[in-house]
Amino acid sequence: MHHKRKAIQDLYPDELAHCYGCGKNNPDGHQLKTYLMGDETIAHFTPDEKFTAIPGSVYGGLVASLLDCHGTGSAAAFACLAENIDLENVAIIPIRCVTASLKVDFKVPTPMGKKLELKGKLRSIEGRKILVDMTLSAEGIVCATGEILAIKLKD
Ligand SMILES: CCCCCCCCCC(=O)SCCNC(=O)CCNC(=O)[C@H](O)C(C)(C)COP(=O)(O)OP(=O)(O)OC[C@H]1O[C@@H](n2cnc3c(N)ncnc32)[C@H](O)[C@@H]1OP(=O)(O)O
Repeated sequence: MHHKRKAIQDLYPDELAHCYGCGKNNPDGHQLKTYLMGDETIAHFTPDEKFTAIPGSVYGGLVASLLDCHGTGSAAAFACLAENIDLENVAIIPIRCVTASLKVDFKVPTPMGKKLELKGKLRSIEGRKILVDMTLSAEGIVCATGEILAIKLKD
């Protein structure tokens, strides 16, 4: 495949891998997978027809869900990068984040049946607060942008 490294979500410990959006241990969930590529993150997802809003376009709640999980995964990855934790050499990611706030701007309808690409870029890390800017595009067209405030969990 295009990534030799593991997805961020596949580095969550088994007991925290049931998230509906991205847990590898949730067979009914979306199992979104976020990869760190240099200083940005990337994920791909092709929605099933059942996630239709207006026919031909994807339900906004799914768009938000994908941005949510890509955002928390990205935040954890960026926090590791900032702390010089090499994700290629860990079995379990030592930093985990949950969403405190998520803003989604829907720019154009997200087309059904296309492979969607999510990208994330770190804006800032301040204490336990990590801000990540995201885009969700189809065939190179940005359909939605997202901004997440993720909070590092305490042990
Ligand atoms: C765990 C492994 C991965 C699991 C799967 C991935 C998750 C997938 C994405 C999700 O759907 S997560 C589920 C949805 N999110 C939640 O249910 C979180 C619910 N909220 C909480 O549990 C707490 O509010 C939270 C842990 C986020 C923060 O509580 P804390 O008591 O740890 O921290 P605190 O309230 O002191 O907030 C820390 C900082 O964040 C700031 N903050 C918190 N919520 C905010 C908010 N909504 N807007 C702006 N700032 C906020 C807060 O002001 C503070 O800033 P300062 O440090 O500068 O004082």
